[in-house]
Amino acid sequence: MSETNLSVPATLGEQARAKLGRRNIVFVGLMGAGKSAIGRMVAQHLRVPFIDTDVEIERVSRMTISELFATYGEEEFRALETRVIKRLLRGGPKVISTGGGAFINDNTRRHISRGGISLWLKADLEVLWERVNKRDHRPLLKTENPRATLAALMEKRYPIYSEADLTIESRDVRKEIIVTEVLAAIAGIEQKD
Ligand SMILES: Nc1ncnc2c1ncn2[C@@H]1O[C@H](COP(=O)(O)OP(=O)(O)O)[C@@H](O)[C@H]1O
Ligand SMILES: O=C(O)C1=C[C@@H](OP(=O)(O)O)[C@@H](O)[C@H](O)C1
Ligand SMILES: [Mg+2]
Repeated sequence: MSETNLSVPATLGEQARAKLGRRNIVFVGLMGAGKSAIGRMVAQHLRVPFIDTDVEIERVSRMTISELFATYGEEEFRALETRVIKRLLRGGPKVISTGGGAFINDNTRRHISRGGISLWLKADLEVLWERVNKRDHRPLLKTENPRATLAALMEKRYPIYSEADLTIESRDVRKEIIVTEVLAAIAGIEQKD
Protein backbone atom coordinates (compact mmCIF):
# COMPACT_ATOMS: atom_id res chain seq x y z
CA MET A 1 0.00 0.00 0.00
CA SER A 2 1.33 3.43 -0.87
CA GLU A 3 2.11 6.16 1.64
CA THR A 4 -0.77 8.18 0.17
CA ASN A 5 -3.28 5.56 1.17
CA LEU A 6 -1.84 5.33 4.66
CA SER A 7 -2.08 9.00 5.51
CA VAL A 8 -5.37 10.08 3.93
CA PRO A 9 -8.32 8.54 5.79
CA ALA A 10 -10.13 6.07 3.51
CA THR A 11 -13.48 6.88 5.09
CA LEU A 12 -13.05 10.52 4.10
CA GLY A 13 -12.63 9.45 0.46
CA GLU A 14 -15.83 7.43 0.72
CA GLN A 15 -17.76 10.27 2.36
CA ALA A 16 -16.59 12.73 -0.28
CA ARG A 17 -17.43 10.28 -3.06
CA ALA A 18 -20.96 9.83 -1.68
CA LYS A 19 -21.53 13.60 -1.57
CA LEU A 20 -20.16 14.11 -5.07
CA GLY A 21 -22.87 12.06 -6.77
CA ARG A 22 -22.47 12.46 -10.52
CA ARG A 23 -20.82 15.86 -10.36
CA ASN A 24 -17.33 16.80 -11.53
CA ILE A 25 -14.70 18.47 -9.40
CA VAL A 26 -12.79 21.09 -11.40
CA PHE A 27 -9.46 22.34 -10.03
CA VAL A 28 -8.61 25.96 -10.86
CA GLY A 29 -5.81 28.29 -9.80
CA LEU A 30 -2.46 29.69 -10.84
CA MET A 31 0.49 27.79 -12.30
CA GLY A 32 2.26 25.81 -9.58
CA ALA A 33 -0.74 25.69 -7.23
CA GLY A 34 -0.79 21.91 -7.52
CA LYS A 35 -3.89 21.40 -9.68
CA SER A 36 -2.36 18.57 -11.68
CA ALA A 37 -0.61 16.80 -8.77
CA ILE A 38 -3.33 17.20 -6.14
CA GLY A 39 -6.15 16.61 -8.64
CA ARG A 40 -4.69 13.23 -9.60
CA MET A 41 -4.40 12.16 -5.97
CA VAL A 42 -7.92 13.35 -5.10
CA ALA A 43 -9.32 11.35 -8.02
CA GLN A 44 -7.56 8.22 -6.71
CA HIS A 45 -9.11 8.66 -3.28
CA LEU A 46 -12.55 9.32 -4.76
CA ARG A 47 -12.07 6.38 -7.15
CA VAL A 48 -13.23 8.45 -10.12
CA PRO A 49 -11.43 9.17 -13.43
CA PHE A 50 -8.87 11.97 -13.57
CA ILE A 51 -8.25 14.25 -16.54
CA ASP A 52 -5.72 17.04 -16.87
CA THR A 53 -6.98 19.44 -19.52
CA ASP A 54 -3.46 20.37 -20.66
CA VAL A 55 -2.65 16.69 -21.21
CA GLU A 56 -5.91 16.26 -23.12
CA ILE A 57 -5.19 19.36 -25.24
CA GLU A 58 -1.71 18.02 -26.04
CA ARG A 59 -3.21 14.65 -26.94
CA VAL A 60 -5.85 15.97 -29.35
CA SER A 61 -3.56 18.54 -30.98
CA ARG A 62 -0.49 16.28 -30.99
CA MET A 63 1.50 19.34 -29.93
CA THR A 64 2.91 20.48 -26.60
CA ILE A 65 1.36 23.49 -24.82
CA SER A 66 4.53 25.47 -25.67
CA GLU A 67 4.27 24.52 -29.34
CA LEU A 68 0.59 25.52 -29.41
CA PHE A 69 1.35 28.94 -27.93
CA ALA A 70 4.30 29.45 -30.30
CA THR A 71 2.45 28.30 -33.43
CA TYR A 72 -1.09 29.63 -32.92
CA GLY A 73 -0.84 32.14 -30.05
CA GLU A 74 -2.71 32.35 -26.77
CA GLU A 75 -6.10 33.25 -28.27
CA GLU A 76 -6.26 30.08 -30.36
CA PHE A 77 -5.04 28.05 -27.38
CA ARG A 78 -7.91 29.46 -25.27
CA ALA A 79 -10.46 28.56 -27.94
CA LEU A 80 -9.18 24.99 -28.05
CA GLU A 81 -9.08 24.87 -24.24
CA THR A 82 -12.74 25.96 -24.06
CA ARG A 83 -13.81 23.27 -26.52
CA VAL A 84 -11.88 20.53 -24.74
CA ILE A 85 -13.17 21.52 -21.29
CA LYS A 86 -16.75 21.79 -22.52
CA ARG A 87 -16.50 18.22 -23.81
CA LEU A 88 -14.79 16.86 -20.69
CA LEU A 89 -17.48 18.34 -18.43
CA ARG A 90 -20.10 16.09 -20.04
CA GLY A 91 -20.78 13.14 -17.78
CA GLY A 92 -19.42 12.64 -14.34
CA PRO A 93 -18.23 12.07 -11.73
CA LYS A 94 -14.61 12.87 -12.50
CA VAL A 95 -11.83 15.14 -11.38
CA ILE A 96 -10.71 17.66 -13.98
CA SER A 97 -7.57 19.73 -13.46
CA THR A 98 -7.49 22.78 -15.69
CA GLY A 99 -4.58 24.93 -16.83
CA GLY A 100 -4.20 28.19 -14.91
CA GLY A 101 -5.84 30.44 -17.49
CA ALA A 102 -8.93 28.32 -18.15
CA PHE A 103 -11.17 29.73 -15.40
CA ILE A 104 -10.16 33.29 -16.38
CA ASN A 105 -11.77 32.92 -19.81
CA ASP A 106 -15.44 34.01 -19.45
CA ASN A 107 -16.72 31.33 -21.79
CA THR A 108 -14.80 28.49 -20.14
CA ARG A 109 -15.72 29.72 -16.64
CA ARG A 110 -19.42 29.65 -17.59
CA HIS A 111 -19.11 26.02 -18.74
CA ILE A 112 -17.25 25.06 -15.56
CA SER A 113 -19.86 26.74 -13.35
CA ARG A 114 -22.61 24.77 -15.06
CA GLY A 115 -20.81 21.46 -15.35
CA GLY A 116 -18.91 21.03 -12.12
CA ILE A 117 -17.92 22.11 -8.66
CA SER A 118 -14.96 24.46 -9.01
CA LEU A 119 -12.19 24.27 -6.44
CA TRP A 120 -9.53 26.99 -6.23
CA LEU A 121 -6.13 25.90 -5.00
CA LYS A 122 -4.88 29.20 -3.64
CA ALA A 123 -1.21 29.78 -2.94
CA ASP A 124 1.06 32.73 -2.19
CA LEU A 125 3.75 33.95 -4.54
CA GLU A 126 6.66 32.31 -2.69
CA VAL A 127 5.09 28.86 -2.85
CA LEU A 128 4.16 29.23 -6.52
CA TRP A 129 7.55 30.58 -7.50
CA GLU A 130 9.45 27.84 -5.67
CA ARG A 131 7.48 25.27 -7.65
CA VAL A 132 7.37 26.79 -11.13
CA ASN A 133 10.96 27.99 -11.36
CA LYS A 134 12.19 24.39 -11.38
CA ARG A 135 10.72 23.75 -14.83
CA ASP A 136 10.43 25.74 -18.05
CA HIS A 137 7.49 24.23 -19.90
CA ARG A 138 5.09 27.11 -19.15
CA PRO A 139 5.10 29.54 -22.11
CA LEU A 140 3.57 32.44 -20.17
CA LEU A 141 6.57 32.46 -17.82
CA LYS A 142 9.17 32.71 -20.57
CA THR A 143 9.69 36.40 -19.84
CA GLU A 144 12.65 38.47 -18.68
CA ASN A 145 11.35 38.42 -15.11
CA PRO A 146 9.10 35.38 -14.65
CA ARG A 147 8.64 36.04 -10.92
CA ALA A 148 7.22 39.49 -11.69
CA THR A 149 5.04 37.95 -14.41
CA LEU A 150 3.66 35.48 -11.89
CA ALA A 151 2.99 38.33 -9.43
CA ALA A 152 1.13 40.28 -12.14
CA LEU A 153 -0.96 37.22 -13.00
CA MET A 154 -1.87 36.83 -9.31
CA GLU A 155 -3.03 40.44 -9.17
CA LYS A 156 -5.18 40.02 -12.26
CA ARG A 157 -6.53 36.54 -11.68
CA TYR A 158 -7.15 36.14 -7.94
CA PRO A 159 -10.40 38.16 -7.94
CA ILE A 160 -11.71 35.76 -10.62
CA TYR A 161 -10.48 32.53 -9.00
CA SER A 162 -12.27 33.70 -5.85
CA GLU A 163 -15.57 33.02 -7.66
CA ALA A 164 -14.88 29.28 -7.36
CA ASP A 165 -17.29 27.20 -5.27
CA LEU A 166 -14.58 25.97 -2.88
CA THR A 167 -11.16 27.34 -1.89
CA ILE A 168 -8.28 25.41 -0.33
CA GLU A 169 -4.97 27.00 0.65
CA SER A 170 -2.15 25.22 -1.18
CA ARG A 171 0.98 25.70 0.89
CA ASP A 172 4.33 24.22 1.77
CA VAL A 173 3.04 21.08 3.48
CA ARG A 174 2.85 17.46 2.35
CA LYS A 175 0.51 16.84 -0.55
CA GLU A 176 -1.50 14.35 1.55
CA ILE A 177 -2.50 17.18 3.87
CA ILE A 178 -3.87 19.22 0.98
CA VAL A 179 -5.62 16.12 -0.42
CA THR A 180 -7.26 15.50 2.97
CA GLU A 181 -8.48 19.11 3.12
CA VAL A 182 -9.87 18.90 -0.41
CA LEU A 183 -11.73 15.67 0.40
CA ALA A 184 -13.12 17.22 3.60
CA ALA A 185 -14.36 20.23 1.59
CA ILE A 186 -16.05 17.91 -0.91
CA ALA A 187 -17.56 15.86 1.92
CA GLY A 188 -19.02 19.12 3.26
CA ILE A 189 -20.86 20.18 0.10
CA GLU A 190 -24.60 19.96 -0.29
CA GLN A 191 -25.93 16.73 -1.72
CA LYS A 192 -27.60 17.07 -5.11
CA ASP A 193 -27.26 15.58 -8.56
N1 LIG B 1 1.77 20.41 -1.39
C1 LIG B 1 2.82 20.29 -2.21
N2 LIG B 1 4.04 20.13 -1.68
C2 LIG B 1 5.12 20.03 -2.46
N3 LIG B 1 5.09 20.08 -3.81
C3 LIG B 1 3.91 20.23 -4.40
C4 LIG B 1 2.72 20.35 -3.63
N4 LIG B 1 1.70 20.49 -4.50
C5 LIG B 1 2.24 20.47 -5.74
N5 LIG B 1 3.57 20.30 -5.67
C6 LIG B 1 4.54 20.23 -6.79
O1 LIG B 1 4.59 21.51 -7.41
C7 LIG B 1 4.80 21.35 -8.80
C8 LIG B 1 3.70 22.07 -9.55
O2 LIG B 1 2.49 21.37 -9.34
P1 LIG B 1 1.41 21.11 -10.49
O3 LIG B 1 0.48 20.10 -9.97
O4 LIG B 1 2.07 20.88 -11.80
O5 LIG B 1 0.71 22.55 -10.51
P2 LIG B 1 -0.33 23.18 -11.53
O6 LIG B 1 -0.93 22.07 -12.31
O7 LIG B 1 -1.31 23.89 -10.66
O8 LIG B 1 0.48 24.13 -12.36
C9 LIG B 1 4.84 19.84 -9.07
O9 LIG B 1 6.19 19.45 -9.13
C10 LIG B 1 4.12 19.25 -7.87
O10 LIG B 1 4.56 17.94 -7.56
O1 LIG C 1 -1.87 30.06 -16.42
C1 LIG C 1 -1.96 29.82 -17.65
O2 LIG C 1 -2.50 30.60 -18.44
C2 LIG C 1 -1.42 28.52 -18.16
C3 LIG C 1 -1.19 27.49 -17.27
C4 LIG C 1 -0.66 26.18 -17.66
O3 LIG C 1 -1.20 25.14 -16.84
P1 LIG C 1 -0.80 24.94 -15.28
O4 LIG C 1 -1.57 25.98 -14.49
O5 LIG C 1 -1.24 23.56 -14.98
O6 LIG C 1 0.66 25.13 -15.19
C5 LIG C 1 -0.96 25.90 -19.14
O7 LIG C 1 -2.35 25.68 -19.35
C6 LIG C 1 -0.53 27.04 -20.01
O8 LIG C 1 0.88 27.13 -19.90
C7 LIG C 1 -1.18 28.37 -19.62
MG1 LIG D 1 -1.14 21.62 -14.37
